[in-house]
Amino acid sequence: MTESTALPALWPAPVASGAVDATVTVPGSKSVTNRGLVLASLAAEPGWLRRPLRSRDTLLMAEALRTLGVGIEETASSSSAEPGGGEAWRIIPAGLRGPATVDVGNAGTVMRFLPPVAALADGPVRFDGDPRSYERPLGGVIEALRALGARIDDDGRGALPMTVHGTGTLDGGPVAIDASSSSQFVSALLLSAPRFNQGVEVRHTGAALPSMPHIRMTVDMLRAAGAQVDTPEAGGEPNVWRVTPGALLGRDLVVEPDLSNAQPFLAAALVTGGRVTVPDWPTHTTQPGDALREIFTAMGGSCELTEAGLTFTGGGAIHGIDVDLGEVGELTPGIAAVAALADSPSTLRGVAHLRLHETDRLAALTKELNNLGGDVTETADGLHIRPRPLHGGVFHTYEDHRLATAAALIGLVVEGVEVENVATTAKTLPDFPALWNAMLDPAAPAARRG
Ligand SMILES: O=C(O)C1=C[C@@H](OP(=O)(O)O)[C@@H](O)[C@H](O)C1
Ligand SMILES: C=C(OP(=O)(O)O)C(=O)O
Repeated sequence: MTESTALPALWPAPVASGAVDATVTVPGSKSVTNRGLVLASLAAEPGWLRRPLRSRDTLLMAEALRTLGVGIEETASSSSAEPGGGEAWRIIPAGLRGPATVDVGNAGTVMRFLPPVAALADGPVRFDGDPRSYERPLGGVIEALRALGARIDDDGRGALPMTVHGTGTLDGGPVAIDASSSSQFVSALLLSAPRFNQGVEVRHTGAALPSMPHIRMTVDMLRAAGAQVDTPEAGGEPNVWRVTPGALLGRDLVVEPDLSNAQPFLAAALVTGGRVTVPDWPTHTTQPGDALREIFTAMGGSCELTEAGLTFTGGGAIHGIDVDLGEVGELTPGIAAVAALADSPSTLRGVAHLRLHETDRLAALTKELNNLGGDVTETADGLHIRPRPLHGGVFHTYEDHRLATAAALIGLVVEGVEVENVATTAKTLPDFPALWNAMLDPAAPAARRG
């Protein structure tokens, strides 16, 4: 994070001098870290998070939980060779209290996962955040919590800012929500539900539910903490999840590397015809980034999962792809960047909800890739990308970490790309410029990499 402050407003993306050949240790998963923090805070006993992600989104989550009374002790990792390798956070649950104010920044996980936690606090909890957080969907969580017994004051738009008037307990029970704008609505209600008097039965109504792997991650982590969860997959009703009330265990959890943040590095191997190894790639995971093995292989590379991690090798050619990314929406900016460099057109489908992510990702990718000479059009639910020879220019990033990493990827093979506000990568990957430079020049001393 210290490094981000020294980064220029326009970061000249480094051009690869040839095929990359590197091992990149990727910091921990945002989604696992923030679920781990919430579940540990609601547990009946202390727990540990090892190799947590230390980024804007996870530090906001930790700070919010501290404000509510939870003890979170951080141990430093300065002696470790790996990012987060030696770091461990001790989480000591306590009676949740208000009054408190939570800054959600622009973290979907914080703005959605914490209102149910706040309903269990003993006093009012005000939620506020970045201007963009006022525009991101939250109505499903607000309405569901009201139906489950909470009192919430908002300005009537079903969005931030708002105050949850916690009373120390919540009835819980059955509730129907339309979570088609964000899977995080479902995850939010399930995560706190073991502490609701009647648990919860969440029924998703409405159009398709995005990001199913993230809901599976929620369910897996709840079960690992001792909760009883019934899911549609386990022979239950379609679109219905049930959580039984009960005490959560304190866990000792090692956080997996963030596979979605591995994406730009794997993509670097693909577009330069090189090779990148990401250590500690899990053999079984609910992270959507695992789908990159299949998607980037279809786009022209090959991969091998060994003891050393995942090694991805570019095959020289880059092919377009026609793919539904509804389950793995957060991979879209990185896939769009590779698609813009391919030898045939691509159609990315199933991601209309990205219009309400960190920025309108479909509009931003279209505008910025076209500014560099690309030929991208928005469709009702995605992008159509016809590769063209690209040229340099400023790539605006709209405070979106994944726009910034996508721009760096283009800049690897297109001279003169300048990434606006690369520091925005700190949302989930604070050391991105240093990791990127180290990938390009593995022999360089760390001091020269920033
Ligand atoms: O639960 C989570 O950790 C996430 C769920 C997804 O949200 P949406 O379903 O809103 O896309 C994903 O895009 C986001 O980056 C993280
Ligand atoms: C959509 C994303 O984040 P958030 O958790 O803020 O929704 C993302 O990281 O791509």
